[in-house]
Amino acid sequence: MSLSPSRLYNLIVAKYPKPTARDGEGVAPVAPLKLGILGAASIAPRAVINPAKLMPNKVMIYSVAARDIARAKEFAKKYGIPTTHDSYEELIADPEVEALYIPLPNGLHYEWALKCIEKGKPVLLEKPAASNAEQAEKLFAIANEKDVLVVEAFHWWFHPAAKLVKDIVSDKEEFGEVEKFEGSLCVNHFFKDDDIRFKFSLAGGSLMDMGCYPISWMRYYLGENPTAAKSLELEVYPKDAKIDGFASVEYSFASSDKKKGIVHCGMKTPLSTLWRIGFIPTMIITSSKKDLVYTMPLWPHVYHNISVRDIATGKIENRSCFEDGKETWSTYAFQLEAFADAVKGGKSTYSSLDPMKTY
Ligand SMILES: NC(=O)C1=CN([C@@H]2O[C@H](COP(=O)(O)OP(=O)(O)OC[C@H]3O[C@@H](n4cnc5c(N)ncnc54)[C@H](OP(=O)(O)O)[C@@H]3O)[C@@H](O)[C@H]2O)C=CC1
Ligand SMILES: O=C1OC[C@@H](O)[C@H](O)[C@H]1O
Repeated sequence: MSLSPSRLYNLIVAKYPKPTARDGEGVAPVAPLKLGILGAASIAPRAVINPAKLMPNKVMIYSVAARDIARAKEFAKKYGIPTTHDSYEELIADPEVEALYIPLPNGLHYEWALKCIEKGKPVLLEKPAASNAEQAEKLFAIANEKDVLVVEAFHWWFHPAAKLVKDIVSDKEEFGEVEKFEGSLCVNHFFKDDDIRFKFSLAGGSLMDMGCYPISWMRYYLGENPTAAKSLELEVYPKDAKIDGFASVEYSFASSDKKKGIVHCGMKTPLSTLWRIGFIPTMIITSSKKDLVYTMPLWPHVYHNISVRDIATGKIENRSCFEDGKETWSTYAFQLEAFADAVKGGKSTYSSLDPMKTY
């Protein structure tokens, strides 16, 4: 059987496991969070609409706004959303709407997240949070100053498997001192040429769209921010040289000259490179004693494997990690629940910056 990237996509992304667990048992009744969606975006069903069905006591998808009201109405009908709004502004201003999900193109994240913050409304903001570092710093500084929760939707971070990997590599006695991280998220032909990801004006590009994931893994598991990019291998998108179709970056770190962080990302990865690096999202974390391969850190709910090898003995231990009763929950469901709990609890169980912290 041939497993083309598009077939793999259908297997792992389009067909999420059917929900089993439901929330709410033994929990004091609190009205569900009324969430509004800015834009009839393709990711919205996977990120919030389907997960909300798992937690009707916690989240209600209340309304969607689109630039064209007919599109909003069609989307609302398809997904059973009770309300629509004529514009993003109206949706944010509606007093019934308690929080917003922003799945707009990257280049619009900053502007619209700021508008939500101005109205004091918490935001689940698609990754990457902004178009550049300056905007990101400003955005979170303003959110913190105004005490409004803004969560960058790095959904992978909310799955229990991500925490298990963190625990394993943080155990210096057992695992040793981490020396190297290598992570990849590469595809070749998932996206059409008119996709927002190929538009420079909307902050597209491989590092922005795909690369932000392995970079976020690297920062989390190395526990440190890179200080510089040591080397860069780049393939431009043939139809617009301003867009990176593939990038491979090696980063350096302040704590040690020996520490290495390597990230591969591509939306138009040359096929020869794709076969070399592999098209299954993967990360490898190496210390002087052991190495750990975490296969599918992006969608661990579909499949994942955490393989730890003792370099001296060659002994390999394979593990996986799920939460009891929520074995079929997606990363997105865990993320949505954490977001709703943080908003509804009045007090954040985690801060806006947690998924981006280096620890
Ligand atoms: N967490 C995850 O797993 C994923 C995250 N994403 C992120 O979500 C965001 C959206 O991605 P995706 O759903 O694939 O994108 P889509 O193109 O499907 O959706 C983008 C939405 O943005 C709105 N929009 C507003 N202005 C523009 C404009 N100038 N050009 C194009 N669209 C515009 C459109 O809404 P309207 O209905 O108003 O026309 C459209 O529905 C991105 O930031 C991406 O990085 C994407 C996929 C997976
Ligand atoms: O967030 C995302 O997740 C997976 C990728 O396929 C996609 O391009 C990206 O936007």
